[in-house]
Amino acid sequence: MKIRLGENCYGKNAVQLSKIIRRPAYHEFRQISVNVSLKGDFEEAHTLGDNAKILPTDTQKNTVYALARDHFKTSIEDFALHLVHHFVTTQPQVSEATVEIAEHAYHRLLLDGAEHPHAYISGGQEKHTTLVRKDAESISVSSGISDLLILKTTDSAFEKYIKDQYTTLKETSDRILATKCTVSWMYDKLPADYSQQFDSIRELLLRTFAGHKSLSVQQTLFAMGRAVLEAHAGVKEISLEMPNKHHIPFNLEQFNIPHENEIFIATDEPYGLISATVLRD
Ligand SMILES: O=c1[nH]c(=O)c2[nH]c(=O)[nH]c2[nH]1
Repeated sequence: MKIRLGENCYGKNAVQLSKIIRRPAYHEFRQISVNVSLKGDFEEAHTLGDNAKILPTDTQKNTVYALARDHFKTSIEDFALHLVHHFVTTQPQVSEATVEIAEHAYHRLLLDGAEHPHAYISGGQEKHTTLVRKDAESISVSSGISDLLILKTTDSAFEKYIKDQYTTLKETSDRILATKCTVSWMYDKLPADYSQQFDSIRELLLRTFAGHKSLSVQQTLFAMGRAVLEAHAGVKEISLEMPNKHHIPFNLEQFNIPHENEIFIATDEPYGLISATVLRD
């Protein structure tokens, strides 16, 4: 029997890096988590235990910190581009490098109507993400958002679905729509300013979510994806994952308390998980 090595890759995950950029008037604080993954000629490392072509994952981690001083100054996309270029060009055995970065949102504290020069508040769980992949011929960049917790208190319905012998769900023309969105979009044409693209796409996603008269999470997801593709010619496709964070009306009638769709139980699990990719035809 012939046994062979299939697809393989290796790298360092969850490299936690914080940076202070000391500007004359204020400090900029950035906090990121970086994953590095390399593909290439690692056959003998697996089959013979020969590490001659192995750049240790510890060195990969150190490289992230070392290059951050001069090359993490603007967007996470620009830093990831620099890192993949470094690994592919300095390591001949590496045929493809992938760098994923997630940036935690921190905002300068707003005190007495002004931003504090060096005190910050967390923007919650939301993260700006990127995945950059490079091989000898090509480079691909996708950007996104994870853990974007959004909710609306009306303009969301769910009606006229299949009913069979197991259906108990009541139709509703007015429910809470809450989700913790994960979004990623792939650039066709690499933009000059990734941060500006990110801010503009994030705003459009939120604006569409807020303004949409939703007949289902599926329909709202598609509307959000379509809005981004219509407004951003440089985006090739966009994928969204929208868990339905159910808020179930609490039955106050059992206590003879009059109510008008005001009191709910937020349930974490089980939850509906709606996901799709929206792309140009
Ligand atoms: O927007 C929704 N889509 C569904 O597919 C679904 N299924 C369900 O039970 N509630 C909902 N809501």
